[in-house]
Amino acid sequence: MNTWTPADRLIAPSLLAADFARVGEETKRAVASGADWMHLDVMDGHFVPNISFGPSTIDAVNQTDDVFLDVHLMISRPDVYLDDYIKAGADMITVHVEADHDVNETLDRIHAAGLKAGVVINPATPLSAAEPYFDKIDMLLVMTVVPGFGGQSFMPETMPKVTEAAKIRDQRGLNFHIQVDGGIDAKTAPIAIEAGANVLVAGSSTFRAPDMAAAISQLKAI
Ligand SMILES: O=C(CO)[C@@H](O)[C@H](O)COP(=O)(O)O
Repeated sequence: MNTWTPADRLIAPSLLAADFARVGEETKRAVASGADWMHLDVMDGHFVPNISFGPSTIDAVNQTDDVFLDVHLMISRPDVYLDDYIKAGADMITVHVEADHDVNETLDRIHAAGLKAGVVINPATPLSAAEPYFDKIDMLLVMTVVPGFGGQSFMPETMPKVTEAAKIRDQRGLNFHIQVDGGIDAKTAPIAIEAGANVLVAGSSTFRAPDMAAAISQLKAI
């Protein structure tokens, strides 16, 4: 992250679309295919209506490769479980502004542990809910689907938030990445990039592509 800037296009395959019986091999396959980061979706069955995996899976991914681990906490109490994800080897942790915690305090704790920190907004959440944190975040994640499941359709109506966030960031001389997540593929990525996103989370379109390396290089080349 220290060397990456918002001018860099970064592809973060979402482990959610991988074969969970082969997490290590799937991580290696993504890295060998050109993944810049691994995106790890933690779901608690409460904040979102699905359960994915927790710190032990992230630890397993961390033991497999030194790829940058981008951990997206879709959990109701990120403050309660934060230390477990820090210990598991996360390099960045993103937390929802809609979750039940003091967002400023959580971001400060992530930074104090030496990690990068970001905030996430759901499709129905206005950008104004994330704006108070712009001075301290390393990344803003604008969800392009309602979180909970992979394989959903991209919501283009979320794009004005990306455009506005990029405008505010540039006007204020800030330096955070803008990530999009959900339904990102070769058709929708150009829309998100045009709006101002530079980090693309892609699950189905990478892990389930016939040729993962070709799918990732296509997303990078847009
Ligand atoms: O966080 C989520 C879903 O809640 C995403 O990270 C999905 O895992 C992306 O999957 P695709 O839409 O790319 O299949």
